[in-house]
Amino acid sequence: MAEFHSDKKIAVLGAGAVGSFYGGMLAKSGFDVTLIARGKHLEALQSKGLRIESYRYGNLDLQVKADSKLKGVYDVIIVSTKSEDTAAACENIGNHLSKNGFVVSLQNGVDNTKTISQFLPIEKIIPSRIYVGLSVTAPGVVKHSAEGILGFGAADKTDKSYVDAFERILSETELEYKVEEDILQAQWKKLLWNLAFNPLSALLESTCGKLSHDEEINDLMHKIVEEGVRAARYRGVDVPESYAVSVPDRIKGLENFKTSMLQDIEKGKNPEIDGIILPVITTLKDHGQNAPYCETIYKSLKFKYGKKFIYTPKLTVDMIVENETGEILLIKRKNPPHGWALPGGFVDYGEKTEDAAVRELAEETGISVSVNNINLLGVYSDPSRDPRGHTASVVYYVKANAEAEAADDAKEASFFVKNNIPEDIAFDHRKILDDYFGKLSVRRKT
Ligand SMILES: NC(=O)C1=CN([C@@H]2O[C@H](COP(=O)(O)OP(=O)(O)OC[C@H]3O[C@@H](n4cnc5c(N)ncnc54)[C@H](OP(=O)(O)O)[C@@H]3O)[C@@H](O)[C@H]2O)C=CC1
Ligand SMILES: CC(C)(CO)C(=O)C(=O)O
Repeated sequence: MAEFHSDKKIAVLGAGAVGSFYGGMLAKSGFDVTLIARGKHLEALQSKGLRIESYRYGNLDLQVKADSKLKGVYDVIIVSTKSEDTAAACENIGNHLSKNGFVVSLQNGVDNTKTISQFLPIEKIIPSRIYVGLSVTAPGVVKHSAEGILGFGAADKTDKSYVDAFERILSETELEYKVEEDILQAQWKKLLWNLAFNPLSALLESTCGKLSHDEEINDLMHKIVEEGVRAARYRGVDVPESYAVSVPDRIKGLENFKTSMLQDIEKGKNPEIDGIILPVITTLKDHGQNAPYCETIYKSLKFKYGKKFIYTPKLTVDMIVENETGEILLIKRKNPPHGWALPGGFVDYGEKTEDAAVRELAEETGISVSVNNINLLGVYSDPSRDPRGHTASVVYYVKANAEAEAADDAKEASFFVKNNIPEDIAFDHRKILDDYFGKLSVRRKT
């Protein structure tokens, strides 16, 4: 037992407030933890380490590993992004799990397990519900202001082996936890909290205390929760009436506390509005019903916060490589959507698109080109071009004669003659290639 933790490698994908806290507490107990973060928080973690200022555990200064992406293989990957970032963050997750590895979603919302299961068998994903109070108060610093027991359970009730493994890990830490018999019900119960308080607090720019003292607002919260309970029922989850009616009272006492949604809006960050309200609106709509309270608040938030609330497309790059005989380099994708594609991928935060294109080409095919030799073909931003969500790709082209060797997200890499490009091409890459060949023929004629 004593040596159990030393051989467990854990990564926390999306280490902000929640991920840094839980990752930090696991590292404090001796686990080999890497926090995957970005921006100034990542820089601070790498240069100064992680500081947890906890009302319960005191001030902890922890030297942690931190990186900008998953590298190598882990036994456990904890996902702690906001729900809207789950799909983009997790697309490679399957390549970074050991054979018996599993994923824990430490997130609010009720649909993250489904999102992650696009990339991984569902039995390898442990859903959770958390009531803790955490925020990143400065880069590298997390404030822990309220405890709650971390609840988790098996999405597929017939296989509890991964839940047992996670419980064993937590038993070696100071964290409080509970294995939930019915994790879906527990998640919906938490969603009802978030649904009652977060959107109204964001719309009305009010603290929890101010909301809880107003009778009209309390009445509104009951109506919002009622819509949530109806939606849960359509998803096969029964929330007891006694619990549902008690929800609006549950913020009493959190006087000056600002919900995470309000905090995000004040920081100019995209709040987790879709992840919290849409499951209710869309579930009821799918069953021919309306959710008038949730819809009104959703549309009002959209109107009020305008651009801040509109999630921007994810930025990607692609590279066309043509060799001296006029053949085009394609890679066979390891991850969905499967098929052949141009080498490319997501632009990292703080990276220029041209550097990202050169980096992705080298990572997936081993071919190195100079950024000075690449040319811009165009930007491809059709919202339906990528089945994973809206991406906008900046596409470059370059001449190169090197041998290609598949790596990273590519399982094969080959050059193809123009008339023999494979049929199963992912995304809009067929169109991109047609545009490229069209451009070449214009250039050759002139
Ligand atoms: N904070 C709390 O007390 C509680 C939070 N929760 C839930 O936990 C989840 C996480 O919340 P919280 O920690 O507060 O949110 P944060 O915004 O603090 O943390 C999420 C982090 O993920 C980062 N991120 C997103 N995508 C990527 C990526 N592809 N690679 C690397 N990093 C990425 C974000 O970076 P960036 O900032 O640059 O976007 C951010 O730092 C949410 O679902 C939330 O509702 C639940 C209960 C309590
Ligand atoms: C305020 C509270 C406790 C309930 O919605 C919360 O979980 C949040 O801020 O996200």
